[in-house]
Amino acid sequence: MHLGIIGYGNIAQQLVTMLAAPKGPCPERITLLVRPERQEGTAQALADQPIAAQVVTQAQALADARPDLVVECAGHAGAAAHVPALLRAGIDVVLVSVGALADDALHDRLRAAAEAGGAHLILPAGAVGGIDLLSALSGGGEVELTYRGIKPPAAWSGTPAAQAIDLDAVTHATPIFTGTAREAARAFPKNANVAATLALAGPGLDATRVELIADPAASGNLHSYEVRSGIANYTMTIENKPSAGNARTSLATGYSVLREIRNRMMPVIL
Ligand SMILES: NC(=O)C1=CN([C@@H]2O[C@H](COP(=O)(O)OP(=O)(O)OC[C@H]3O[C@@H](n4cnc5c(N)ncnc54)[C@H](O)[C@@H]3O)[C@@H](O)[C@H]2O)C=CC1
Ligand SMILES: O=C([O-])CC(=O)C(=O)O
Repeated sequence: MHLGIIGYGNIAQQLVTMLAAPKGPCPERITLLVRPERQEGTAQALADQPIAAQVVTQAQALADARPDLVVECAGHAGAAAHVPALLRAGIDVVLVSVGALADDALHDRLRAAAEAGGAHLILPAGAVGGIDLLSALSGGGEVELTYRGIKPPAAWSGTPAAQAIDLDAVTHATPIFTGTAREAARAFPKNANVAATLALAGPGLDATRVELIADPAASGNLHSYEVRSGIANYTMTIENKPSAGNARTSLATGYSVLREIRNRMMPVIL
């Protein structure tokens, strides 16, 4: 496999480290798309690992390199800037920044680009689980979904919560947002991708109720949700450990993307 990666932050670095480890199948080649000011530093960082790697700064250059699969790990703005061109070029893309789809215009643009290029936009489960069952239940009729995301106060820094309350002074679990999944994904682009993923697999971005909480007692990122449908009801709680490079991103996210990549390299998909 020739793998493309957009962005070289926390998730992308975790991915390259995991892919380069001796265990499990590994791409023969990686092409990374980074911001121009990061090109040299990224090339230097990649020199010490065993997978052949090149670094580009334009979506067209990544498309011209013809990777078999691209994973986007660059946040909402990076996804909007680069993913349409890759889909239009017929290249499948795993979109980690799923909450970017809360922008209807971008969602339409990505769908049209995928159709025009005959490519697929793949939405990984990311930091949450049970997307398979939720999506299956949605195919069978009406589904009700409520989601609650709990993170330590520091994980909400730089978000609207930091303007509304003093995060350093939070002493107990404090709600910082209630609303729809679409509102959450747009207001918290680095923290509510999970809400968007669940909503898209479930009743939709405007029909999914979301509560976000800052809790000083939280040791990691907790995602819990409740599903009610005519076929099955279930509740799920996932206690995620934070990733080393970005505490607001759960460690499991990189593993979910690794699964998407390796599933495309294996004869059996699971
Ligand atoms: N689906 C899920 O469950 C989850 C999704 N996410 C999404 O993944 C994104 C990435 O997460 P991390 O790696 O932890 O964040 P990070 O902030 O460590 O890395 C993002 C990287 O993207 C780069 N970047 C930004 N704009 C770019 C552009 N236009 N072109 C190229 N590179 C660009 C940045 O320089 C940075 O290195 C988050 O912003 C969030 O939207 C995060 C956690 C869970
Ligand atoms: O990584 C997580 O726990 C979830 C997250 O940040 C998101 O949903 O954007």
